[in-house]
Amino acid sequence: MTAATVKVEQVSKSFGRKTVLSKVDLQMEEGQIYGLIGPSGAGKTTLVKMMVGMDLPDEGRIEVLRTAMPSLSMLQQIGYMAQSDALYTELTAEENLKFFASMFKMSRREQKQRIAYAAELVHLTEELGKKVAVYSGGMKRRLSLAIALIHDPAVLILDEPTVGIDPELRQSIWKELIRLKTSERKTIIVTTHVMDEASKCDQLAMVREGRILAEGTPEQLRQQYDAADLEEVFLRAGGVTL
Ligand SMILES: Nc1ncnc2c1ncn2[C@@H]1O[C@H](COP(=O)(O)OP(=O)(O)OP(=O)(O)O)[C@@H](O)[C@H]1O
Repeated sequence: MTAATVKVEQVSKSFGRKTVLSKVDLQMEEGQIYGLIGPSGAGKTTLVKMMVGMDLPDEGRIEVLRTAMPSLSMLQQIGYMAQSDALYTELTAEENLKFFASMFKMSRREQKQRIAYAAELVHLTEELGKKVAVYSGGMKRRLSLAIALIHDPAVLILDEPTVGIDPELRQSIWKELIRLKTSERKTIIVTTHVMDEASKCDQLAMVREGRILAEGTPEQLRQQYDAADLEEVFLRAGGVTL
């Protein structure tokens, strides 16, 4: 039987007088990739931040691995890649990885192995000794992804993970995400504007104006919107008449 690893129940959130999320319900299971898609400002980042425990819902409840969020102990189980990179630019990439690894329970040997794995995954092995200050935007995104994976989390939450990453590497990252969900039963949640990536997700939730407009497999959404492809689903859900 599959277990729900992330449960969002009737979650609402406002900033000032602006309602950003309204009674959102979502359930995510292990071994699956979930895509949150929707126009800019729809509330995707706000939602994933609450899943990580970085922000609090005004109403409703979020559980990760049957634990109410926010929860310090759950941080060991969640890997989060934010939309903007939070890196120490005066340190080298390797020092950044070591720093973040040191926040988790890991032996020295394990730390070394995880750093090697994560750096290799994002093709940064040769660049580990460089200061992050000299990294390009894409390299910083790749390092942020490596950091999100450093502690081998059960739940991986990635906010627009491949922005600024070239197509070849994007493909190899997706290959690895698919391996992680299949062989290691990870729960992976991504927000994306890239429809080719959305089509690789097992389940999609279309977010617009703080509500979940539609949910299902990419094929189910395509049928529901009577659309030729996901690009069209996205436009129709965004209110564009085609
Ligand atoms: N801390 C905050 N204070 C005030 N308003 C905020 C705050 N964080 C987000 N918002 C507002 O909430 C709305 C939803 O933002 P959010 O970043 O969740 O959208 P998004 O779907 O992730 O957009 P994008 O695809 O552009 O990243 C926006 O109108 C944004 O301006």
